[in-house]
Amino acid sequence: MAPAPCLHLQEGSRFGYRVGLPWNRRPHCLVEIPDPVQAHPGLHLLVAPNGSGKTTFLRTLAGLIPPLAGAVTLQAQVHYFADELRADPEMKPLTFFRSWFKGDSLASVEKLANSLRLDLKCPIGKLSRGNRQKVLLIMAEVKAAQSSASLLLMDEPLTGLDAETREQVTQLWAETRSSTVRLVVMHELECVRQADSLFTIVRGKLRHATERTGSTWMDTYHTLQQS
Ligand SMILES: Nc1ncnc2c1ncn2[C@@H]1O[C@H](COP(=O)(O)OP(=O)(O)OP(=O)(O)O)[C@@H](O)[C@H]1O
Repeated sequence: MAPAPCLHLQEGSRFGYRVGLPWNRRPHCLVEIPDPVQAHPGLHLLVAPNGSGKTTFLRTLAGLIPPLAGAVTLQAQVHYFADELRADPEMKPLTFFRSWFKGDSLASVEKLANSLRLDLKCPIGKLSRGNRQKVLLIMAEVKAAQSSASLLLMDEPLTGLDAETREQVTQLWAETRSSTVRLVVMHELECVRQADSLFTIVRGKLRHATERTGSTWMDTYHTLQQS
């Protein structure tokens, strides 16, 4: 059996970007890791103010940007989902999914699309923002289910979704908590009832709470931000 997926961040790691001309690149740190971090299968939320470095953090975990210092160790198959679907606007979601999946996986796509009320035959360019987001969400779920050790990195996946769909999606995440490490950037915590931890960025440092400090994760977020 494959080992359970896990994300490990080394203490002292620094995430950000480099500025300047190629022969004089200077690091600009956005997120520093003051304590070692481990994330195991479950739903992990990343909530922090605009511009604090969430996307940069996620892209570094995905291997798209090198860390400025330290290391990211992933014992998992990593899938990164940006905040917007980038695909040919003429293409239908069904064609898009057929290029990725077949057999049982394609059947799962159709089942999920049906339950989320996504028209698989409407060209992507004609779908509303929320419906385009459903394409990404379905992609993420079916990809994660294909491996027993998946790490899903999702950047604001609930943006544009109506209240009912948000409920459905967060319920689905709760049901798959035991098999997938899911790190989700979001701003609206009201729809999340069950989560395993919350990450935030306070004055350029990553903070991680594995227990709620109040009755909701929003309370925990405010506590961390004020610490
Ligand atoms: N390669 C780069 N060169 C210059 N600036 C950058 C680069 N990458 C990120 N930044 C800046 O770093 C800051 C943090 O960006 P990032 O997108 O990671 O924040 P965020 O927390 O995801 O923001 P939001 O909540 O608004 O999506 C922004 O001001 C952004 O413009």
